[in-house]
Formats: sequence, structure tokens, C-alpha cells
Amino acid sequence: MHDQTLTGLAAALAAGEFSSRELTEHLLARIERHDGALNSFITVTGDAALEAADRADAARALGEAGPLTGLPLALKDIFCTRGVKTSCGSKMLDNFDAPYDATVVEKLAAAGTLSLGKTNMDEFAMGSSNENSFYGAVKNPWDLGAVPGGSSGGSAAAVAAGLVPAALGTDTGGSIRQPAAFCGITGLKPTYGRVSRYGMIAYASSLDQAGPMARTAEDCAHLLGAIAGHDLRDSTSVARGVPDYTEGLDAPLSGLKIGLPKEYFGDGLSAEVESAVREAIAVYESLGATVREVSLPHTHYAIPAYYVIAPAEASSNLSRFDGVRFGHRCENPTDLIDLYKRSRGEGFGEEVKRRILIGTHTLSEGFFDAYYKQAQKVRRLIRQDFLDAFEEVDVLMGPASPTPAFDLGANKDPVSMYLQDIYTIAVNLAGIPGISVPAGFAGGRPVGLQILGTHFAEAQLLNVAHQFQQATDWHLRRPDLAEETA
Ligand SMILES: NC(=O)C[C@H](N)C(=O)O
Repeated sequence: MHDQTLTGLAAALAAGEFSSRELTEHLLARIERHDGALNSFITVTGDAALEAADRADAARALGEAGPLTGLPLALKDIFCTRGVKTSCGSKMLDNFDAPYDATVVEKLAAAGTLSLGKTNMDEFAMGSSNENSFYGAVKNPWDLGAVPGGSSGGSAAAVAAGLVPAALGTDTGGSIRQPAAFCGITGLKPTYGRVSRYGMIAYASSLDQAGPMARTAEDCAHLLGAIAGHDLRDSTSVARGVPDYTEGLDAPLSGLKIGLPKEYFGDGLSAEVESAVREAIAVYESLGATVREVSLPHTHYAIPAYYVIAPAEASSNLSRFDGVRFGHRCENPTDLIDLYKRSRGEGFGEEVKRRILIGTHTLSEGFFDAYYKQAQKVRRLIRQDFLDAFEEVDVLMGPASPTPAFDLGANKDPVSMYLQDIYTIAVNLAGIPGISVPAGFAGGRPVGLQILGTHFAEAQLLNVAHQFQQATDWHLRRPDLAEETA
């Protein structure tokens, strides 16, 4: 059961091959057996999952099942879940049971899915390796000595290991696409505004976006259809109809114009990753697509601009965690200032503190014009680069990350960690959608092909990704989980 795609499981449930309860019990047993080594879950909600599975089975018996009824999923621990710990990977929220469900959580439940629990993540989604979690690092199921990527590393590892068929992640600068690439699964970051951010703990509000992580593009299409749409509770969600993302998956690709940004194939790209990506592009040529080089001339400025804008927004968003309104409170404060200082000092980890300091600095008087305002201007140029490229081609392709998953502990210096985000970050600054699909291996670790489209081109990206998955079998490969965890 655990090797099947979400779509395959939906068909098996509909055909009565097994019940949602049997599937849920099977996956909970796998989590029990393997997650000690992987650490991909912060909270497992087994009892609630089984109750929901029973409700789904009962609905099916009454002929009331929809396409997603009874399917188990996992949720990154950034999504508020009523009555269930919502920690955001932080000691600050270790004692926080959310009082309400995020819109996406509500929507997935309304579609009949059930949650097995909350997945591990870099604290407040700040990181590219999942090593910044208060709950410890997550391990890559392909190699327990490697990171799973971040910040949605728990979701990626859980799907890759077959603990759950799909999960939700969030992507502020690559947090869905890079862990999907590192773990050999498919991950889609939708257009900014496509999915409601209500109830998703804010990191950088102008960049954050939730999206599906699953084995296949087809599975992502089902999930995106369930979570997308306008929400009156999020003013940045866009009032635009949600198409059936599965409808166009089979459209042929002949005549598709692919652009390869030359800046995505330069210095720092691992030779093995490059050759896997070029082979994937050759597959597209064999499917009738044409390929040409394009330029995104401001790519070079994306990391500095992002690491000004994201910390600036984070410093503001995280001010609510002060031990009074939200979060960890220190013992025996002597006065209010002492309470703030020690609660925040004890509750936040090192990387989060670093970003709050950077953010407050770049927003402070005298520095605002030099950093924040400049970064916003650069952001505009980066967006224009993409819009210009999409005048010439339909989609852009390149690597999701310059290297395959690196070893745990290998990127201790924060700047070297930030540089990992070189191919993913500009996409968030521009607000466009992107997907990473499995496209081979480098040194035994998965490689992700990143496909980018213009605003609201999710259906096209899913079609382009799905056709690749019809022609290749990288997405069907599974890691061999070690015997001691098997
Ligand atoms: N949240 C993300 O998308 C990850 C990015 N590496 C960051 O640390 O900001």
C-alpha cells in the first residue's frame, strides 16, 4: 500500500481493495517503525486519524465518497490545526495548541482526507536543511547521513519513505521545491495568492505560499485543486476560479517552448546534477518540445534581495511571540522588559534570532533606504526578468538546487546555506509558480528538475511535469529503508 501514489490509493479505496482504516493503520505502523530514524514527524495524531478514517469508510458505504475521501496526508507543522500542537519547529510554540484550523486544513478535511500528523521543519521555516528544528534534524530516507532539505524537510522525507502518500509544505524561498528535489519526490509551489495563507504561521508574508508534496504531478494536481482558491480571511488570496488541474495532464507537449536560463547552469552547479538535468531536457525534446537559451540577468541579486526582504518581514511577523500574546514565557520575570527579553531569548533558536536581527537592522532608520528599499527595487527587476522570458518561451527549466542533498552538518556557515537557494529564491520574489520533479541521481542522491511558469500557469506546469513522468520512472524509485528501521 505504501508504495502507491495518492491517485492509485484513491482508486484502490474506491474499488474496495482495502478500507481507509486499513490504509491508515498500515501507515501508522510504518511511522512507528521508521520514524525513530527519520524524525520526520513532530506530532502523530493516530487516534484522530483512525476516527477520521472510520468516518470516511462510513461515508463511502453510504455512497457519499468524493475523489479524495479517506486518503491520509501529513501537514507541515506551520499550519494551525485545532486542538493539535502547532509548533512551527520552535521551542517558542512547543506549548501551542492552535485554537482553529488553517483554511487549507479545513479544505482538505472537507474533501474527506485525514491527517496522520504534523511534520518536522526548520524553525519558523528558516533553513534549507531541516537542521534548524527545535525537534532535531530530519534524515534523508535515501541516505541517513544526508539532509532532506528544508524547510519542509519532514514532509518531503515522510513522503519519500512511504510513511504517507502526500503532504503539505510551504515555500518562501524554495522550501517545497528543494526538499522535494533532495528526497526524490514532486513538489509544487503555486503562484503567490493561489492558496490561502490564513492559519499558516507567517514567516515572510509577501513570499510565503503553501503547496502539495507528493510522488507525482498527478497527485499534486488533485491536492492543489483541493486547497486553491480565494479566501475572505486572506486579503492576498486571489479571487480567480480554480480549474480542474487534472483535466489537461495528458495534453501532448509537441511545440512546447522551453527556455534554459543561462544563469542556472553556471558556476557552482554540480556536474552530475547538470548532466541529470540535461538528460531530462533531452526527454522533453524527444516529446516534441523545442529548447533555447534565455537570460534572467538579475538572478545574481536574488539571494541578497531575498535575505533582506524575508528577514525584514520575519522581524515584524515574529514580534508577536513575546511570551504575552503568544509563545514560551520565561520563569519568574522581574519586570516586563525582562519577560520579553528572556522569553524571546529562550524561545527562539540561533537562525531565527539572526534573521530577526538582520530584519530589524535593515528596517531601522538610516538603513531602510540602503537595504530594504533597494531590495524592493531589485525584486521588481527580477520579476521583470521572468515576464520578459515568458514572452519568448512557455516554461523555464533548470536544476532545483546546485547540488544533491548534502551531508548533515556540512553547511555550518549561514551564508553557504543561503547560497543553496540560488535557483529557487527568485521565483518567490517574482510570485510565479514552480515545480520540482525527480530527474535522476547524483552520487546515489536524488536530483530535481525545476520547471517554472508564468503567474497562474499551474495547470501547464502540472501537464509538463506529468508528461515527463509518463516517459520516465525516476518518480517511481523508492529508497531502501535500512533493516534496523524496517
Ligand atoms: N522558507 C524557505 O523557503 C527556505 C529558505 N531557505 C529560507 O530559509 O528562507
